[in-house]
Amino acid sequence: MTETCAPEQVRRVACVGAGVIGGGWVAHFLARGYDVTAWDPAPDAEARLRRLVEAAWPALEQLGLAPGASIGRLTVTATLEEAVAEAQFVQESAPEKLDLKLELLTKLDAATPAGVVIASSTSGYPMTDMQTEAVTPGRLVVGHPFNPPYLIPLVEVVGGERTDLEAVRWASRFYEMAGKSVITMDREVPGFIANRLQEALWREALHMVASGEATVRDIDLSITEGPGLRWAIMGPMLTFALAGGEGGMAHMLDHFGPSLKSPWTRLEAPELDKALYDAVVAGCDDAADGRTIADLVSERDRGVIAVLRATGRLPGSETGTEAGAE
Ligand SMILES: NC(=O)C1=CN([C@@H]2O[C@H](COP(=O)(O)OP(=O)(O)OC[C@H]3O[C@@H](n4cnc5c(N)ncnc54)[C@H](O)[C@@H]3O)[C@@H](O)[C@H]2O)C=CC1
Ligand SMILES: C[N+](C)(C)CC(=O)CC(=O)[O-]
Repeated sequence: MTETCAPEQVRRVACVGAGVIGGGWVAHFLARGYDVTAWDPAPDAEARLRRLVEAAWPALEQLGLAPGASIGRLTVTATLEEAVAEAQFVQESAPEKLDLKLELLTKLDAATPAGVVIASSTSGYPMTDMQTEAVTPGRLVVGHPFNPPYLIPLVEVVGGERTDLEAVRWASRFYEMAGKSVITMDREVPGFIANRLQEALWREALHMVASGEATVRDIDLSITEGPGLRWAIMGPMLTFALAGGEGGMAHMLDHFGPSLKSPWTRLEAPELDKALYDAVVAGCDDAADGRTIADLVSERDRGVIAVLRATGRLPGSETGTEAGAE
């Protein structure tokens, strides 16, 4: 792959497909000070896009705009070719239909200047399946965002079988420069990482609703008043390391490992063999990055309190209904 510029030098980004996610990307890139061109074939697309960006802007101002950031730096073009003609990075966010993505990425590959990386927002299609018709498939990557892309930092980056490793690295670096938190995957994992985790939860939730075991309200409350509060501070791994008290993840696995086999879940449990046990314990040590269990406990508690306060669930909170205030 011949690169047109370094990730640090990108000034102009093209967003193709400007619905919920494409519009969110436009808002994000504008707030980060880029010039943005956008194209979407829907007749009402420009009006919808401008409404979305205007609505997001106050939050983005609160978070802090990059120097020179302005909605005035958005240009909505009449054609796909115009949108990408001078782009230094392209983000595709068209509907999640494999044939459409394949055709669109092939067209984008033909219209975009040589060497410019093109990323798809797909929620789960492997790039291998979408790059089959492209003339220069090496520059096509997945850059999977979370809704809304202007507030949720995570982007999952992965290439396909015909993607150049350099393009994956370039995209990851570019997203970091654009203020995102990036997970770079070295292989195509079904559903990427975060969506695969979300899907597992979602599938169990649907099982429970379908069988009458829980209401939709129970499902949502079980996360917002339970594990969800901790997950904003620490992921499921370190959160469960704290369930092992001073013994951390090793004690947690000794204590609760056997219950993996309990018939809670509709998904099959993995064998908790020594390799998995050791990988999970070592992974938690690595993720703790020198923080002790006591450090993690106080960090989690501070974080949960901040989230409770920010969401109006503590006496004295600024927003929403105050928990326990009635
Ligand atoms: N909605 C979500 O929560 C998330 C969606 N995604 C992914 O982002 C992509 C877009 O999804 P949404 O924004 O939710 O869909 P959406 O339906 O809100 O927007 C899709 C946009 O694409 C436009 N479009 C239709 N045909 C097109 C074409 N041939 N070329 C370019 N644009 C075209 C439509 O006019 C529409 O404005 C999908 O790949 C989806 O899987 C990724 C993360 C989260
Ligand atoms: C519902 N969804 C699969 C499109 C969600 C995502 O892909 C990511 C998100 O925003 O949760």
